[in-house]
Amino acid sequence: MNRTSKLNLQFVDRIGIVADISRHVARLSVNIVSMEVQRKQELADVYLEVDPSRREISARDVLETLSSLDGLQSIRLIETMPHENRQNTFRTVLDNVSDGIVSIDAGGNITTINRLARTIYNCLECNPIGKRIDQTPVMDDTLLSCLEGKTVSRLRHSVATDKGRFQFFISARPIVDASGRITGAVKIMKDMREIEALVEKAAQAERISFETIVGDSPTVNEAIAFARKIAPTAAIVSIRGQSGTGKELFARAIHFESGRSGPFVAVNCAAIPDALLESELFGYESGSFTGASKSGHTGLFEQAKGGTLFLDEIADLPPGPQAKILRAIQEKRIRRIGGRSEIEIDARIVTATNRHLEQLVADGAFRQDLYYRINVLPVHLPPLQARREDIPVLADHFLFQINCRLGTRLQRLTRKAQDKLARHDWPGNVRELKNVIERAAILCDAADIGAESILFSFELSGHAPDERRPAVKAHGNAPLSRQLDALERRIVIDALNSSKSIRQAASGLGISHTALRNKIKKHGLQASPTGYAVKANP
Ligand SMILES: Nc1ncnc2c1ncn2[C@@H]1O[C@H](COP(=O)(O)OP(=O)(O)OP(=O)(O)O)[C@@H](O)[C@H]1O
Repeated sequence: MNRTSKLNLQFVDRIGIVADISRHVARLSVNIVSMEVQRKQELADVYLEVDPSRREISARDVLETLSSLDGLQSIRLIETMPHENRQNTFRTVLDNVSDGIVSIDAGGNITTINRLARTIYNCLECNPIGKRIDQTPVMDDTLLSCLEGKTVSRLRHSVATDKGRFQFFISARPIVDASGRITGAVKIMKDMREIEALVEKAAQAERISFETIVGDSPTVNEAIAFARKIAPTAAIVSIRGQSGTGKELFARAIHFESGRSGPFVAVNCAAIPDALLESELFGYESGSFTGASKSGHTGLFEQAKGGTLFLDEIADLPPGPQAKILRAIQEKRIRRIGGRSEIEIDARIVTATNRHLEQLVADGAFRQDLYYRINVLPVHLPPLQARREDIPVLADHFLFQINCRLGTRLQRLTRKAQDKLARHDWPGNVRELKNVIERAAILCDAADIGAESILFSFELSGHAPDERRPAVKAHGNAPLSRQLDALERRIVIDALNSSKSIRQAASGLGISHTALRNKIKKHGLQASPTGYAVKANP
């Protein structure tokens, strides 16, 4: 036998097992290379590696000698010792991290060097483990200086190798034992290219795919499956659903999955003043009207070249832009304001609306031909009320998101808080749920969020929930004007808290932006991180 033998012996745990094994092995004139004992409840697992010095002794001889030991339950030959398994795991982990790692002991001998560090120092073939660091290509003074207690942070360094120049940041520190004694030093090298790639990735806008969309309900899953199917085509998509149901989220996911390399350009048709709509959408040439920029302006259709143009709130377009958009869609060309030539457009159109398009067509407020053009592939997003099973998953998702964003500990909703969420009608849909959860996480410091931290906007304003119900009780002795004021205040607060902007809330209420601003002033409302509410002392 010219290589070590490894055995695993299992005993009923008792005192003196190691001494007994050592004695039996010594009788065979065999050296113990390593022995490891692991206690498992009533049992002792012993791992033994021996190196027989007498060649005629086989692994089986060792096994037979030890078989008579007191309390032995089982004995078998094994291929690897537990410490070898741990070392292999450790080496695999080290070799797969994206940083170069080198460590030395107190004598300056290399104890660890991972694959990336060996590549950097051009010693993939040689084995520098156990050698003095200053006698290997890994030589650098940083690690040796750490043996004197020095610490190095993000030092820029470069090494020329036959594979080119490696540039990296070095951090190094002493390894200290429990008594404070320096027993070695470790160095970590971060590849500059890796850092540059990370910076580039972090700088990119968040990519929203269908995986980003949360929901367990069959209706949402059907909408995702349908949108996923049509995403790679060039077809116009129309996303229909109440405000806050996730129309823009779907539009972004469709863009992402379409594989189009151009940008996602979103425009809220209800938010742009009518006078600016055409110049925003189609652009203008220099000096084409008073106040126009000298250098002209690239419209959103052009900006979305190679990407997606998301026309949000398309039903709110006035007739002029409706006609121009229809033409742009049909001819795939636009003309800038004041421009002589036509420009070819290459933007995939996704539209969205929370309005009843068919009714608007019947009322003559939306062009029928544009309706047919955009409504080829409608994606319907149901209101949250109609998919109540999504409420807990969405709530958990938003809670996790806000905890991560605020860097706070992970919280959870108590049963009573979940029940309160389940009972609400959610007129502002998923956006309202997101706001309620964020508000709760900001207001509640505890790990468990209780029902008292779940506050709907009507609770903040001190008024009853839903304008569809007779929420304001008629008081025979209160003047009608005061009762109407209270009702109006509640409706305004609800609209503001379930909309993205004042302009959107105004559009939902069917009043102008200025009229809504006046009402905010009249009722003494103010925005806060938890939503709109009456000012403490109006
Ligand atoms: N299924 C979902 N999973 C995760 N987040 C969602 C989901 N649906 C909506 N949200 C989130 O809710 C908020 C509102 O969604 P979004 O802006 O897409 O709604 P919308 O229908 O476009 O609203 P509006 O009509 O008012 O413009 C966003 O923060 C969005 O990320």
